[in-house]
Amino acid sequence: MRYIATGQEVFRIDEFATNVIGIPQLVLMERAALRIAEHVKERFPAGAHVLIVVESGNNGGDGIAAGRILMMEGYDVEIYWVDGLKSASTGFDAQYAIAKKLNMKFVDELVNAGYDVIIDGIFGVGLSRAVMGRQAEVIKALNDMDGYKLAIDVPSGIDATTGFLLGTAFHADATVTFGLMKLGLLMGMGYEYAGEVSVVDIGFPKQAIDFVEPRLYTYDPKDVEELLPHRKRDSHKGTYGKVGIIAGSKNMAGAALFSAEAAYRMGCGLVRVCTVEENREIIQSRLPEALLTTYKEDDIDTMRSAMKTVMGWADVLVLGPGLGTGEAAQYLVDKVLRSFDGTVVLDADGINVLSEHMDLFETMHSKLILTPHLMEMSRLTNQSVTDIKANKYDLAREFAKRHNVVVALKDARTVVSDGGLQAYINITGTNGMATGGSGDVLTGIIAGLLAQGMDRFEATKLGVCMHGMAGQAAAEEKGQYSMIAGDIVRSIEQIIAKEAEE
Ligand SMILES: NC(=O)C1=CN([C@@H]2O[C@H](COP(=O)(O)OP(=O)(O)OC[C@H]3O[C@@H](n4cnc5c(N)ncnc54)[C@H](OP(=O)(O)O)[C@@H]3O)[C@@H](O)[C@H]2O)[C@@H](O)CC1
Ligand SMILES: [K+]
Repeated sequence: MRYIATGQEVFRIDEFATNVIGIPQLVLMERAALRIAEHVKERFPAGAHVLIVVESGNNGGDGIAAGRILMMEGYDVEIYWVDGLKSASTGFDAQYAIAKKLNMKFVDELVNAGYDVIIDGIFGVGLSRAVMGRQAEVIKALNDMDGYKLAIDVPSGIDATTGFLLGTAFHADATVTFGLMKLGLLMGMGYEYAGEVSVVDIGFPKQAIDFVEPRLYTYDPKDVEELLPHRKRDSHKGTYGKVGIIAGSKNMAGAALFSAEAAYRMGCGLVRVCTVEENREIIQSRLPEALLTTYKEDDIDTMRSAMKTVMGWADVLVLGPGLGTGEAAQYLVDKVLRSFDGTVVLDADGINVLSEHMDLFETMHSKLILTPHLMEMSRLTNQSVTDIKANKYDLAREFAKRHNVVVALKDARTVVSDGGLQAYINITGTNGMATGGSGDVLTGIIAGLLAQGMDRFEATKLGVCMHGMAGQAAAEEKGQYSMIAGDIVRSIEQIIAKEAEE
Protein backbone atom coordinates (compact mmCIF):
# COMPACT_ATOMS: atom_id res chain seq x y z
CA MET A 1 0.00 0.00 0.00
CA ARG A 2 1.36 3.36 -0.98
CA TYR A 3 0.05 6.81 -0.10
CA ILE A 4 -0.88 9.37 -2.72
CA ALA A 5 -0.68 12.85 -1.23
CA THR A 6 -2.36 16.15 -1.97
CA GLY A 7 -0.27 19.33 -2.06
CA GLN A 8 -1.72 20.31 1.29
CA GLU A 9 -0.77 16.98 2.87
CA VAL A 10 2.81 17.28 1.63
CA PHE A 11 2.96 20.73 3.10
CA ARG A 12 1.83 19.39 6.47
CA ILE A 13 4.28 16.49 6.34
CA ASP A 14 7.08 18.94 5.61
CA GLU A 15 5.98 21.15 8.48
CA PHE A 16 5.86 18.24 10.92
CA ALA A 17 9.26 16.97 9.79
CA THR A 18 10.93 20.35 10.17
CA ASN A 19 9.03 22.05 13.01
CA VAL A 20 8.03 19.15 15.24
CA ILE A 21 10.77 16.62 14.61
CA GLY A 22 13.38 19.24 13.91
CA ILE A 23 14.99 18.03 10.70
CA PRO A 24 16.47 21.19 9.22
CA GLN A 25 14.77 22.28 6.01
CA LEU A 26 18.18 22.58 4.35
CA VAL A 27 18.88 18.92 5.04
CA LEU A 28 15.72 17.93 3.23
CA MET A 29 16.59 20.33 0.43
CA GLU A 30 20.07 18.90 0.04
CA ARG A 31 18.69 15.38 -0.16
CA ALA A 32 16.12 16.50 -2.71
CA ALA A 33 18.88 18.13 -4.76
CA LEU A 34 21.01 14.98 -4.59
CA ARG A 35 18.18 12.93 -6.03
CA ILE A 36 17.70 15.39 -8.88
CA ALA A 37 21.42 15.30 -9.61
CA GLU A 38 21.40 11.49 -9.51
CA HIS A 39 18.56 11.40 -12.03
CA VAL A 40 20.65 13.50 -14.43
CA LYS A 41 23.85 11.54 -13.79
CA GLU A 42 22.12 8.25 -14.56
CA ARG A 43 21.18 9.58 -17.99
CA PHE A 44 23.89 12.05 -19.04
CA PRO A 45 27.67 11.92 -18.69
CA ALA A 46 29.76 14.60 -17.00
CA GLY A 47 30.26 17.54 -19.31
CA ALA A 48 26.61 17.58 -20.40
CA HIS A 49 25.12 21.06 -20.79
CA VAL A 50 22.47 21.65 -18.15
CA LEU A 51 20.11 24.60 -17.78
CA ILE A 52 18.31 25.06 -14.47
CA VAL A 53 15.47 27.57 -14.35
CA VAL A 54 14.40 28.75 -10.92
CA GLU A 55 12.09 31.07 -9.03
CA SER A 56 12.69 32.23 -5.48
CA GLY A 57 10.76 29.54 -3.58
CA ASN A 58 12.09 26.28 -2.20
CA ASN A 59 11.53 24.55 -5.52
CA GLY A 60 14.09 27.00 -6.92
CA GLY A 61 16.34 26.33 -3.92
CA ASP A 62 16.29 22.64 -4.82
CA GLY A 63 17.21 23.63 -8.38
CA ILE A 64 20.23 25.70 -7.43
CA ALA A 65 21.46 23.04 -5.00
CA ALA A 66 21.11 20.33 -7.68
CA GLY A 67 23.04 22.60 -10.05
CA ARG A 68 25.82 22.97 -7.48
CA ILE A 69 26.12 19.20 -7.07
CA LEU A 70 26.19 18.66 -10.83
CA MET A 71 28.72 21.45 -11.37
CA MET A 72 31.03 19.91 -8.78
CA GLU A 73 30.83 16.64 -10.66
CA GLY A 74 31.91 18.18 -13.94
CA TYR A 75 28.61 19.13 -15.60
CA ASP A 76 28.36 22.38 -17.52
CA VAL A 77 25.61 24.07 -15.50
CA GLU A 78 23.86 27.37 -16.17
CA ILE A 79 21.14 28.87 -14.01
CA TYR A 80 18.38 31.20 -15.12
CA TRP A 81 16.59 32.95 -12.26
CA VAL A 82 13.23 34.29 -13.43
CA ASP A 83 13.20 36.64 -10.43
CA GLY A 84 9.59 37.65 -10.68
CA LEU A 85 8.54 37.19 -7.05
CA LYS A 86 8.37 39.85 -4.36
CA SER A 87 10.20 37.77 -1.78
CA ALA A 88 12.40 34.70 -1.61
CA SER A 89 12.21 31.72 0.75
CA THR A 90 15.04 31.30 3.26
CA GLY A 91 15.97 28.03 1.57
CA PHE A 92 16.35 29.81 -1.76
CA ASP A 93 18.36 32.65 -0.19
CA ALA A 94 20.77 30.16 1.38
CA GLN A 95 21.31 28.28 -1.89
CA TYR A 96 21.68 31.49 -3.86
CA ALA A 97 24.33 32.79 -1.46
CA ILE A 98 26.31 29.52 -1.75
CA ALA A 99 26.00 29.57 -5.54
CA LYS A 100 27.37 33.10 -5.71
CA LYS A 101 30.36 32.19 -3.53
CA LEU A 102 31.07 29.23 -5.79
CA ASN A 103 30.85 31.45 -8.87
CA MET A 104 28.13 29.37 -10.43
CA LYS A 105 27.10 30.60 -13.84
CA PHE A 106 23.85 32.64 -13.92
CA VAL A 107 22.60 33.63 -17.38
CA ASP A 108 20.61 36.82 -18.03
CA GLU A 109 18.80 35.61 -21.09
CA LEU A 110 17.04 32.45 -22.11
CA VAL A 111 18.49 31.21 -25.35
CA ASN A 112 18.11 27.87 -27.00
CA ALA A 113 21.79 27.09 -26.50
CA GLY A 114 21.60 23.39 -27.26
CA TYR A 115 21.13 22.26 -23.68
CA ASP A 116 21.17 18.53 -23.06
CA VAL A 117 19.02 18.87 -19.98
CA ILE A 118 16.52 21.55 -18.89
CA ILE A 119 15.49 21.44 -15.25
CA ASP A 120 12.37 23.18 -14.01
CA GLY A 121 12.67 24.62 -10.51
CA ILE A 122 10.19 27.45 -10.98
CA PHE A 123 7.22 26.29 -8.89
CA GLY A 124 6.57 23.12 -6.93
CA VAL A 125 3.86 22.33 -4.43
CA GLY A 126 3.76 26.03 -3.47
CA LEU A 127 1.94 26.97 -6.68
CA SER A 128 -1.11 28.86 -5.50
CA ARG A 129 -2.66 30.47 -8.60
CA ALA A 130 -2.48 30.63 -12.37
CA VAL A 131 0.94 31.27 -13.87
CA MET A 132 0.97 34.53 -15.81
CA GLY A 133 3.29 37.20 -17.19
CA ARG A 134 7.02 36.67 -17.00
CA GLN A 135 6.90 33.15 -15.54
CA ALA A 136 4.40 32.03 -18.17
CA GLU A 137 6.61 33.40 -20.96
CA VAL A 138 9.61 31.58 -19.56
CA ILE A 139 7.73 28.28 -19.30
CA LYS A 140 6.51 28.60 -22.89
CA ALA A 141 10.04 29.32 -24.08
CA LEU A 142 11.35 26.25 -22.21
CA ASN A 143 8.67 24.06 -23.75
CA ASP A 144 9.85 25.17 -27.19
CA MET A 145 13.47 24.28 -26.51
CA ASP A 146 15.11 20.97 -27.30
CA GLY A 147 16.68 18.87 -24.59
CA TYR A 148 15.60 16.43 -21.90
CA LYS A 149 13.09 18.17 -19.64
CA LEU A 150 13.09 17.35 -15.97
CA ALA A 151 10.65 18.82 -13.45
CA ILE A 152 11.58 19.16 -9.80
CA ASP A 153 8.82 17.73 -7.59
CA VAL A 154 5.92 18.94 -9.79
CA PRO A 155 5.99 20.50 -13.27
CA SER A 156 5.57 24.25 -12.82
CA GLY A 157 2.00 25.27 -13.56
CA ILE A 158 0.47 21.96 -12.51
CA ASP A 159 -1.64 21.91 -9.36
CA ALA A 160 -0.12 19.21 -7.16
CA THR A 161 -3.53 18.14 -5.88
CA THR A 162 -5.91 18.34 -8.82
CA GLY A 163 -3.58 17.96 -11.78
CA PHE A 164 -5.21 21.08 -13.27
CA LEU A 165 -3.08 23.17 -15.55
CA LEU A 166 -2.95 26.62 -13.96
CA GLY A 167 -2.25 29.04 -16.81
CA THR A 168 0.82 27.55 -18.44
CA ALA A 169 2.79 24.48 -17.45
CA PHE A 170 6.22 22.98 -18.02
CA HIS A 171 5.91 19.93 -20.23
CA ALA A 172 8.35 17.46 -18.73
CA ASP A 173 9.86 14.22 -19.97
CA ALA A 174 10.29 13.20 -16.36
CA THR A 175 9.42 14.42 -12.90
CA VAL A 176 11.33 13.52 -9.76
CA THR A 177 8.92 13.98 -6.90
CA PHE A 178 9.84 13.96 -3.24
CA GLY A 179 8.69 11.63 -0.48
CA LEU A 180 5.23 10.71 -1.74
CA MET A 181 3.41 10.49 -5.06
CA LYS A 182 1.35 13.62 -5.56
CA LEU A 183 -2.24 13.17 -6.61
CA GLY A 184 -1.92 15.92 -9.23
CA LEU A 185 0.75 13.93 -11.07
CA LEU A 186 -1.75 11.14 -11.68
CA MET A 187 -4.69 13.24 -12.75
CA GLY A 188 -5.74 15.17 -15.85
CA MET A 189 -3.11 17.43 -17.38
CA GLY A 190 -0.73 16.69 -14.54
CA TYR A 191 -0.47 13.11 -15.76
CA GLU A 192 0.36 14.31 -19.26
CA TYR A 193 2.77 17.06 -18.28
CA ALA A 194 4.74 15.12 -15.67
CA GLY A 195 6.16 12.53 -18.05
CA GLU A 196 7.71 9.57 -16.28
CA VAL A 197 7.37 10.11 -12.55
CA SER A 198 9.79 8.74 -9.99
CA VAL A 199 9.05 9.06 -6.31
CA VAL A 200 12.27 9.43 -4.33
CA ASP A 201 12.94 9.27 -0.64
CA ILE A 202 14.39 12.43 0.87
CA GLY A 203 14.06 11.41 4.50
CA PHE A 204 10.55 12.37 5.58
CA PRO A 205 10.25 10.39 8.81
CA LYS A 206 7.47 7.81 9.06
CA GLN A 207 6.09 9.70 12.07
CA ALA A 208 5.44 12.75 9.93
CA ILE A 209 3.58 10.70 7.34
CA ASP A 210 1.63 8.79 10.01
CA PHE A 211 0.72 12.04 11.70
CA VAL A 212 -0.75 13.50 8.53
CA GLU A 213 -2.27 10.16 7.37
CA PRO A 214 -2.84 11.03 3.72
CA ARG A 215 -6.37 10.26 2.68
CA LEU A 216 -5.63 8.34 -0.49
CA TYR A 217 -3.60 5.23 -1.14
CA THR A 218 -3.10 2.76 -3.93
CA TYR A 219 -1.77 -0.76 -4.49
CA ASP A 220 1.46 -1.87 -6.12
CA PRO A 221 1.83 -5.21 -7.93
CA LYS A 222 3.39 -6.78 -4.84
CA ASP A 223 0.29 -5.81 -2.83
CA VAL A 224 -1.83 -7.69 -5.34
CA GLU A 225 0.17 -10.87 -4.79
CA GLU A 226 -0.25 -10.56 -1.05
CA LEU A 227 -3.91 -9.70 -1.11
CA LEU A 228 -5.11 -12.39 -3.50
CA PRO A 229 -7.07 -15.08 -1.64
CA HIS A 230 -4.92 -18.13 -1.01
CA ARG A 231 -5.90 -21.43 -2.60
CA LYS A 232 -5.70 -24.58 -0.54
CA ARG A 233 -4.60 -27.96 -1.84
CA ASP A 234 -7.48 -29.95 -0.30
CA SER A 235 -10.16 -27.75 -1.81
CA HIS A 236 -13.23 -28.41 -3.92
CA LYS A 237 -15.39 -26.06 -5.93
CA GLY A 238 -17.57 -25.25 -2.94
CA THR A 239 -14.52 -23.88 -1.13
CA TYR A 240 -14.35 -20.91 -3.46
CA GLY A 241 -17.90 -19.78 -3.25
CA LYS A 242 -20.90 -19.37 -5.49
CA VAL A 243 -21.63 -16.28 -7.53
CA GLY A 244 -25.08 -15.57 -8.91
CA ILE A 245 -25.27 -13.16 -11.83
CA ILE A 246 -28.61 -11.52 -12.47
CA ALA A 247 -28.01 -9.79 -15.75
CA GLY A 248 -28.83 -9.48 -19.40
CA SER A 249 -32.24 -8.67 -20.81
CA LYS A 250 -33.22 -9.85 -24.28
CA ASN A 251 -30.31 -9.38 -26.73
CA MET A 252 -28.02 -8.32 -23.89
CA ALA A 253 -26.51 -11.69 -23.10
CA GLY A 254 -22.99 -10.29 -23.46
CA ALA A 255 -23.17 -8.38 -20.17
CA ALA A 256 -24.03 -11.57 -18.28
CA LEU A 257 -21.34 -13.53 -20.11
CA PHE A 258 -18.54 -11.04 -19.38
CA SER A 259 -19.45 -10.87 -15.73
CA ALA A 260 -19.83 -14.64 -15.37
CA GLU A 261 -16.62 -15.53 -17.13
CA ALA A 262 -14.67 -12.91 -15.17
CA ALA A 263 -15.94 -14.37 -11.88
CA TYR A 264 -14.80 -17.85 -12.96
CA ARG A 265 -11.41 -16.59 -14.17
CA MET A 266 -10.97 -14.83 -10.86
CA GLY A 267 -11.20 -18.17 -9.16
CA CYS A 268 -14.67 -18.55 -7.70
CA GLY A 269 -16.05 -22.08 -7.47
CA LEU A 270 -19.38 -21.88 -9.27
CA VAL A 271 -21.29 -19.31 -11.26
CA ARG A 272 -24.99 -19.30 -11.94
CA VAL A 273 -26.33 -16.94 -14.55
CA CYS A 274 -29.89 -15.80 -14.01
CA THR A 275 -31.22 -14.18 -17.15
CA VAL A 276 -34.13 -14.06 -19.62
CA GLU A 277 -35.15 -17.26 -21.36
CA GLU A 278 -34.13 -15.79 -24.75
CA ASN A 279 -30.45 -15.80 -23.67
CA ARG A 280 -30.42 -19.50 -22.79
CA GLU A 281 -28.76 -20.83 -25.92
CA ILE A 282 -26.04 -18.26 -26.24
CA ILE A 283 -25.04 -18.54 -22.59
CA GLN A 284 -24.99 -22.32 -22.74
CA SER A 285 -22.93 -22.39 -25.89
CA ARG A 286 -20.51 -19.60 -24.91
CA LEU A 287 -20.03 -20.51 -21.26
CA PRO A 288 -21.06 -24.11 -20.66
CA GLU A 289 -19.35 -24.00 -17.25
CA ALA A 290 -22.08 -21.70 -15.90
CA LEU A 291 -25.27 -23.00 -14.30
CA LEU A 292 -28.33 -21.32 -15.70
CA THR A 293 -31.67 -20.15 -14.36
CA THR A 294 -33.99 -18.29 -16.69
CA TYR A 295 -37.18 -16.27 -16.43
CA LYS A 296 -39.61 -14.49 -18.70
CA GLU A 297 -39.76 -10.72 -18.41
CA ASP A 298 -43.52 -10.70 -18.92
CA ASP A 299 -44.23 -13.43 -16.39
CA ILE A 300 -43.74 -12.39 -12.80
CA ASP A 301 -44.12 -15.94 -11.47
CA THR A 302 -41.07 -17.06 -13.43
CA MET A 303 -39.10 -14.11 -12.14
CA ARG A 304 -40.10 -14.78 -8.55
CA SER A 305 -39.17 -18.41 -8.84
CA ALA A 306 -35.83 -17.64 -10.55
CA MET A 307 -34.94 -15.15 -7.83
CA LYS A 308 -35.81 -17.67 -5.16
CA THR A 309 -33.48 -20.18 -6.78
CA VAL A 310 -30.53 -17.86 -7.26
CA MET A 311 -30.83 -16.11 -3.90
CA GLY A 312 -31.10 -19.43 -2.08
CA TRP A 313 -28.04 -20.75 -3.87
CA ALA A 314 -25.53 -17.88 -4.16
CA ASP A 315 -23.09 -16.53 -1.61
CA VAL A 316 -22.70 -13.32 -3.61
CA LEU A 317 -24.75 -11.65 -6.32
CA VAL A 318 -24.02 -9.40 -9.25
CA LEU A 319 -27.09 -7.42 -10.21
CA GLY A 320 -27.66 -5.08 -13.09
CA PRO A 321 -25.42 -5.50 -16.15
CA GLY A 322 -27.55 -5.30 -19.29
CA LEU A 323 -30.74 -5.59 -17.25
CA GLY A 324 -32.58 -2.63 -18.77
CA THR A 325 -34.64 -0.27 -16.63
CA GLY A 326 -38.15 -1.45 -17.43
CA GLU A 327 -40.67 -3.00 -15.10
CA ALA A 328 -38.93 -6.36 -14.98
CA ALA A 329 -35.63 -4.76 -13.92
CA GLN A 330 -37.43 -2.69 -11.30
CA TYR A 331 -39.03 -5.81 -9.89
CA LEU A 332 -35.71 -7.68 -9.79
CA VAL A 333 -33.76 -4.89 -8.12
CA ASP A 334 -36.46 -4.32 -5.54
CA LYS A 335 -36.87 -8.02 -4.82
CA VAL A 336 -33.16 -8.77 -4.48
CA LEU A 337 -32.18 -5.78 -2.41
CA ARG A 338 -35.04 -6.32 0.01
CA SER A 339 -34.57 -10.08 0.41
CA PHE A 340 -30.95 -11.07 -0.13
CA ASP A 341 -28.84 -10.51 2.95
CA GLY A 342 -25.47 -11.31 1.39
CA THR A 343 -23.31 -8.96 -0.67
CA VAL A 344 -24.62 -7.58 -3.96
CA VAL A 345 -22.43 -5.92 -6.58
CA LEU A 346 -24.84 -3.47 -8.17
CA ASP A 347 -23.87 -2.02 -11.54
CA ALA A 348 -25.16 -0.26 -14.63
CA ASP A 349 -28.95 -0.60 -15.02
CA GLY A 350 -29.15 -1.86 -11.45
CA ILE A 351 -27.78 1.51 -10.34
CA ASN A 352 -30.08 3.38 -12.69
CA VAL A 353 -33.08 1.62 -11.21
CA LEU A 354 -31.89 2.30 -7.68
CA SER A 355 -31.40 6.00 -8.43
CA GLU A 356 -35.11 6.19 -9.26
CA HIS A 357 -36.00 4.42 -6.01
CA MET A 358 -33.66 5.86 -3.41
CA ASP A 359 -36.08 4.83 -0.66
CA LEU A 360 -34.78 1.29 -1.20
CA PHE A 361 -31.71 2.27 0.82
CA GLU A 362 -33.94 2.38 3.90
CA THR A 363 -35.42 -1.07 3.44
CA MET A 364 -32.70 -3.13 1.80
CA HIS A 365 -31.11 -6.13 3.47
CA SER A 366 -28.24 -6.59 1.04
CA LYS A 367 -24.72 -5.41 1.74
CA LEU A 368 -24.14 -3.27 -1.28
CA ILE A 369 -21.19 -2.51 -3.51
CA LEU A 370 -21.99 0.12 -6.13
CA THR A 371 -19.80 0.57 -9.20
CA PRO A 372 -21.14 3.73 -10.88
CA HIS A 373 -19.38 5.63 -13.63
CA LEU A 374 -19.62 9.42 -13.45
CA MET A 375 -22.97 9.61 -15.24
CA GLU A 376 -24.50 6.96 -12.99
CA MET A 377 -23.10 8.74 -9.93
CA SER A 378 -24.72 11.89 -11.22
CA ARG A 379 -28.09 10.12 -11.30
CA LEU A 380 -27.56 8.79 -7.79
CA THR A 381 -26.61 12.14 -6.30
CA ASN A 382 -28.38 14.67 -8.53
CA GLN A 383 -25.08 16.45 -9.02
CA SER A 384 -23.52 17.39 -12.33
CA VAL A 385 -20.71 15.27 -13.77
CA THR A 386 -18.42 18.31 -13.61
CA ASP A 387 -19.08 18.76 -9.90
CA ILE A 388 -18.56 15.06 -9.27
CA LYS A 389 -15.28 15.06 -11.16
CA ALA A 390 -14.00 18.03 -9.19
CA ASN A 391 -14.95 16.46 -5.90
CA LYS A 392 -14.74 12.71 -6.41
CA TYR A 393 -13.16 11.67 -3.13
CA ASP A 394 -15.43 13.60 -0.83
CA LEU A 395 -18.48 12.62 -2.81
CA ALA A 396 -17.70 8.92 -2.93
CA ARG A 397 -16.95 8.99 0.77
CA GLU A 398 -20.06 10.90 1.79
CA PHE A 399 -22.26 8.68 -0.33
CA ALA A 400 -20.70 5.48 0.99
CA LYS A 401 -21.00 6.69 4.55
CA ARG A 402 -24.56 7.94 4.28
CA HIS A 403 -25.85 4.71 2.74
CA ASN A 404 -23.47 2.27 4.40
CA VAL A 405 -22.24 0.92 1.06
CA VAL A 406 -18.91 0.54 -0.72
CA VAL A 407 -18.61 2.79 -3.77
CA ALA A 408 -16.22 2.33 -6.67
CA LEU A 409 -16.60 5.59 -8.58
CA LYS A 410 -15.30 4.69 -12.03
CA ASP A 411 -13.18 7.13 -13.97
CA ALA A 412 -9.69 7.19 -15.46
CA ARG A 413 -8.65 7.06 -11.79
CA THR A 414 -11.33 5.06 -10.04
CA VAL A 415 -11.84 5.83 -6.36
CA VAL A 416 -13.08 3.23 -3.90
CA SER A 417 -14.53 4.30 -0.57
CA ASP A 418 -16.31 2.53 2.27
CA GLY A 419 -17.14 5.84 3.90
CA GLY A 420 -14.01 5.81 6.07
CA LEU A 421 -11.44 8.61 6.13
CA GLN A 422 -9.06 6.88 3.76
CA ALA A 423 -9.98 5.89 0.24
CA TYR A 424 -8.29 3.85 -2.46
CA ILE A 425 -7.33 5.45 -5.75
CA ASN A 426 -6.58 3.21 -8.67
CA ILE A 427 -3.58 3.78 -10.90
CA THR A 428 -3.77 0.69 -13.11
CA GLY A 429 -5.65 0.56 -16.40
CA THR A 430 -5.57 2.21 -19.81
CA ASN A 431 -7.69 4.31 -22.16
CA GLY A 432 -8.54 1.20 -24.13
CA MET A 433 -10.75 0.06 -21.26
CA ALA A 434 -13.41 2.58 -22.20
CA THR A 435 -15.05 -0.15 -24.26
CA GLY A 436 -18.45 -1.83 -24.07
CA GLY A 437 -18.57 -4.60 -21.48
CA SER A 438 -15.53 -3.44 -19.53
CA GLY A 439 -17.70 -2.58 -16.51
CA ASP A 440 -19.41 -5.98 -16.64
CA VAL A 441 -16.00 -7.61 -16.36
CA LEU A 442 -15.28 -5.57 -13.24
CA THR A 443 -18.45 -6.78 -11.52
CA GLY A 444 -17.44 -10.38 -12.13
CA ILE A 445 -13.92 -9.84 -10.84
CA ILE A 446 -15.20 -8.26 -7.62
CA ALA A 447 -17.81 -10.97 -7.13
CA GLY A 448 -15.20 -13.66 -7.73
CA LEU A 449 -13.06 -12.22 -4.94
CA LEU A 450 -16.03 -11.83 -2.59
CA ALA A 451 -17.01 -15.45 -3.15
CA GLN A 452 -13.56 -16.48 -1.97
CA GLY A 453 -14.13 -14.78 1.34
CA MET A 454 -12.75 -11.26 0.93
CA ASP A 455 -14.65 -8.47 2.61
CA ARG A 456 -16.57 -5.88 0.63
CA PHE A 457 -14.07 -3.04 0.71
CA GLU A 458 -11.01 -5.24 0.15
CA ALA A 459 -12.60 -7.15 -2.73
CA THR A 460 -13.67 -3.94 -4.44
CA LYS A 461 -10.24 -2.30 -4.17
CA LEU A 462 -8.36 -5.38 -5.30
CA GLY A 463 -10.94 -6.01 -8.02
CA VAL A 464 -10.59 -2.50 -9.44
CA CYS A 465 -6.81 -2.81 -9.35
CA MET A 466 -6.77 -6.19 -11.09
CA HIS A 467 -9.35 -5.11 -13.64
CA GLY A 468 -6.96 -2.31 -14.60
CA MET A 469 -4.02 -4.71 -14.74
CA ALA A 470 -5.96 -7.08 -16.97
CA GLY A 471 -6.87 -4.12 -19.17
CA GLN A 472 -3.22 -3.18 -19.47
CA ALA A 473 -2.30 -6.72 -20.42
CA ALA A 474 -5.08 -6.77 -23.03
CA ALA A 475 -3.91 -3.44 -24.45
CA GLU A 476 -0.37 -4.74 -24.75
CA GLU A 477 -1.57 -7.65 -26.76
CA LYS A 478 -4.33 -6.08 -28.89
CA GLY A 479 -3.58 -2.36 -28.75
CA GLN A 480 -5.60 0.43 -27.13
CA TYR A 481 -7.92 0.79 -30.12
CA SER A 482 -8.67 -2.83 -30.84
CA MET A 483 -8.96 -4.37 -27.41
CA ILE A 484 -12.47 -5.44 -26.38
CA ALA A 485 -14.01 -6.57 -23.12
CA GLY A 486 -13.43 -10.25 -23.93
CA ASP A 487 -9.69 -9.52 -24.11
CA ILE A 488 -9.80 -8.10 -20.59
CA VAL A 489 -11.48 -11.28 -19.35
CA ARG A 490 -8.93 -13.45 -21.12
CA SER A 491 -6.08 -11.46 -19.58
CA ILE A 492 -7.21 -12.07 -16.00
CA GLU A 493 -5.48 -15.43 -15.85
CA GLN A 494 -2.21 -13.85 -17.01
CA ILE A 495 -2.12 -11.43 -14.15
CA ILE A 496 -3.12 -13.71 -11.33
CA ALA A 497 0.21 -14.19 -9.67
CA LYS A 498 1.51 -17.75 -9.66
CA GLU A 499 2.38 -17.24 -6.01
CA ALA A 500 -1.29 -17.24 -5.15
CA GLU A 501 -1.49 -20.87 -6.21
CA GLU A 502 0.14 -22.71 -3.32
N1 LIG B 1 8.07 19.65 1.24
C1 LIG B 1 9.33 19.61 1.71
O1 LIG B 1 9.61 19.25 2.80
C2 LIG B 1 10.39 19.98 0.85
C3 LIG B 1 10.12 20.74 -0.25
N2 LIG B 1 11.06 21.01 -1.09
C4 LIG B 1 10.77 21.81 -2.24
O2 LIG B 1 10.03 22.95 -1.92
C5 LIG B 1 8.96 23.08 -2.84
C6 LIG B 1 7.90 23.91 -2.25
O3 LIG B 1 8.48 25.13 -1.95
P1 LIG B 1 7.65 26.42 -1.59
O4 LIG B 1 6.65 26.08 -0.57
O5 LIG B 1 8.61 27.46 -1.26
O6 LIG B 1 6.86 26.69 -2.92
P2 LIG B 1 7.31 26.88 -4.44
O7 LIG B 1 6.60 25.89 -5.21
O8 LIG B 1 8.79 26.91 -4.57
O9 LIG B 1 6.75 28.34 -4.85
C7 LIG B 1 6.34 29.24 -3.88
C8 LIG B 1 6.49 30.68 -4.34
O10 LIG B 1 5.84 30.87 -5.57
C9 LIG B 1 4.83 31.88 -5.43
N3 LIG B 1 3.75 31.54 -6.33
C10 LIG B 1 2.90 30.50 -6.24
N4 LIG B 1 2.11 30.45 -7.34
C11 LIG B 1 2.49 31.48 -8.12
C12 LIG B 1 2.06 31.94 -9.38
N5 LIG B 1 1.10 31.33 -10.07
N6 LIG B 1 2.64 33.02 -9.90
C13 LIG B 1 3.60 33.66 -9.23
N7 LIG B 1 4.06 33.25 -8.03
C14 LIG B 1 3.50 32.18 -7.48
C15 LIG B 1 4.48 31.86 -3.99
O11 LIG B 1 3.94 33.09 -3.67
P3 LIG B 1 2.70 33.19 -2.65
O12 LIG B 1 1.70 32.15 -3.05
O13 LIG B 1 3.29 32.89 -1.32
O14 LIG B 1 2.22 34.57 -2.83
C16 LIG B 1 5.85 31.61 -3.37
O15 LIG B 1 6.58 32.80 -3.35
C17 LIG B 1 8.60 21.68 -3.16
O16 LIG B 1 7.87 21.55 -4.34
C18 LIG B 1 9.97 21.05 -3.26
O17 LIG B 1 10.51 21.27 -4.53
C19 LIG B 1 12.39 20.49 -0.93
O18 LIG B 1 13.23 21.56 -0.62
C20 LIG B 1 12.56 19.40 0.06
C21 LIG B 1 11.76 19.56 1.24
K1 LIG C 1 9.00 22.42 -10.70
